[in-house]
Amino acid sequence: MAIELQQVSYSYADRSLWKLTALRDINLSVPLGSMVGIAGATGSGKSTLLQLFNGILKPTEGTVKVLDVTIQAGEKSPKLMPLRRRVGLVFQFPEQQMFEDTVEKDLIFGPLNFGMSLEEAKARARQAMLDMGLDLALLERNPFKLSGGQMRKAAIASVLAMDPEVIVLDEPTATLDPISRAELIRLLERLCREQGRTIIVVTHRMDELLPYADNWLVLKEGSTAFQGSVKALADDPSILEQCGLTVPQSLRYWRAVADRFDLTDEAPRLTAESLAELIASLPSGSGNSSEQHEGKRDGHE
Ligand SMILES: Nc1ncnc2c1ncn2[C@@H]1O[C@H](COP(=O)(O)OP(=O)(O)OP(=O)(O)O)[C@@H](O)[C@H]1O
Repeated sequence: MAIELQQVSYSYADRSLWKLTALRDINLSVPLGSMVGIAGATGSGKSTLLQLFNGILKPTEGTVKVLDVTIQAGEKSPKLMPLRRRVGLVFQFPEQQMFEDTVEKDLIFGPLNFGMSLEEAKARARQAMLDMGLDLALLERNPFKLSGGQMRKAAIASVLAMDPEVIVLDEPTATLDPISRAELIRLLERLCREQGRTIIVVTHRMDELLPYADNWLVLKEGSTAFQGSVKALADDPSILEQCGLTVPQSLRYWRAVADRFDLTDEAPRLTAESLAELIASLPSGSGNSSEQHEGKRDGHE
């Protein structure tokens, strides 16, 4: 497993007796090399959870196991610095993690900090740029003079340059236009499927990640409201409404078609294209008769 949480709770506290429990009794297993989406209404605990994944926050109760490092509430923590290299965290606002006057300096900062030679660090920086589909000429540019999409990709590249096994991203597509959003999600999918990295994405836009995520965690007021596969979510999307979220269009369409034609198979890749193909393959008519059901199977398989 890349990440395992057992009975994890987290409370924010200040010097007074004031305490706010942001996460309560979370159990979570994220397999190595998988892509996981985390959703939940505002204030449900998503960002708090992400910070537990690389030891920025430590659980107030329970156990967080990340790769081979165990962080237990109330116990002295193991050395967490190496974990910060292995689990890369991409913040919601890329400007929070770019601070040098050239993109290259930003990208080599982490690798140099973790003891790599300048030559190695520069090679890592170039590879990370290429992995994020960025032109190498941008290495010389000031990160704050890049476009929003380029800056966000550069921020991800700065994490990627450390060659992390797990990448955790807080709303990576916020503020991007629809084409850049789709492109970025596909780049993340490549990091997962082609490079075997574990990718965890917090998103308010479930629609764009649904075709790619293996599993979902949905939080409600700091507790787990749903955890499981897209198929399980597609079987009962109403749970999202109960959490104050909008059911993504693609799930609505899939549910409508599945109910009408008694489809019990795995939902197809939930993109507009695959849903359109599926609908085109179904027999015309009102559906739900055994004849039409047979017809669908012949056409679809
Ligand atoms: N540093 C902090 N100190 C005290 N309380 C905090 C702190 N950060 C978050 N909280 C509280 O913890 C709860 C969960 O916040 P969190 O930021 O994890 O939610 P979120 O799901 O990421 O929200 P959003 O979608 O708005 O980013 C909220 O009630 C929030 O007010």
